[in-house]
Amino acid sequence: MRIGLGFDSHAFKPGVPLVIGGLKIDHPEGLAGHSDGDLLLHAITDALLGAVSAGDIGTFFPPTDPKWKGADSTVFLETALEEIALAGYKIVNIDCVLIMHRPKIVPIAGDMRGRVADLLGLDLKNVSIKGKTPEGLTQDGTAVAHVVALLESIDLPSEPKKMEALAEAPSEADIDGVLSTLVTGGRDTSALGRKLPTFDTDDLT
Ligand SMILES: C[C@@](CO)(OP(=O)(O)O)[C@H](O)COP(=O)(O)OP(=O)(O)OC[C@H]1O[C@@H](n2ccc(N)nc2=O)[C@H](O)[C@@H]1O
Repeated sequence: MRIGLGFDSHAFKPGVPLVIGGLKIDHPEGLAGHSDGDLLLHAITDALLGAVSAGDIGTFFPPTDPKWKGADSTVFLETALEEIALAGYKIVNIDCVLIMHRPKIVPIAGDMRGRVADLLGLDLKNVSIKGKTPEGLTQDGTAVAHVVALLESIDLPSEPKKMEALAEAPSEADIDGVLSTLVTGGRDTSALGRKLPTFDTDDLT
């Protein structure tokens, strides 16, 4: 198991669309940023990268790089999903807190959870999004997000089961079929951004 922590903040700005958790929200102001300003996806991205010690969103997508000007933040999330899959992990659950006066989160939390769950390939029950009023904090005009993500190892099929299939099917055509299944039909991590074969054919003698 691994745990990751993500944080982000952006200032509200009139005249730009508000996007939080990949969801467009009807609101008089959006969030200023080099990208689309989606602080929730940024904090989730950082929580995932942090969980596998892969750096942070700024090292992958520097705010000084014009390439990411106005970028859709789902791109950043996809990279983080690839990084955790490459490290051999998948998400168990995430818990998020959004701290801002407006908009209120409860009325839109259902849609937001659904969108984030889709982006992460998770069941809705494994995505929690809560709103918090910044009482006593002097952060009027700023939105803040905190996220924790729990990861677990991706289970690999056991070796004996794979070899049984070969022992029962000695013809060349059957062996080709088994190899094709093992290489192209490996464990499905597509929801995590990448599909990995179960073993390398170079290992065969
Ligand atoms: C998503 C993007 C897209 O370009 O921009 P925004 O839309 O938020 O503006 C960026 O990835 C958003 O990167 P983010 O990581 O939040 O930006 P910053 O906080 O300014 O950090 C930029 C880089 O500087 C490093 N950094 C930051 C502060 C600090 N005291 N020391 C550091 O070493 C961070 O580790 C990061 O690698």
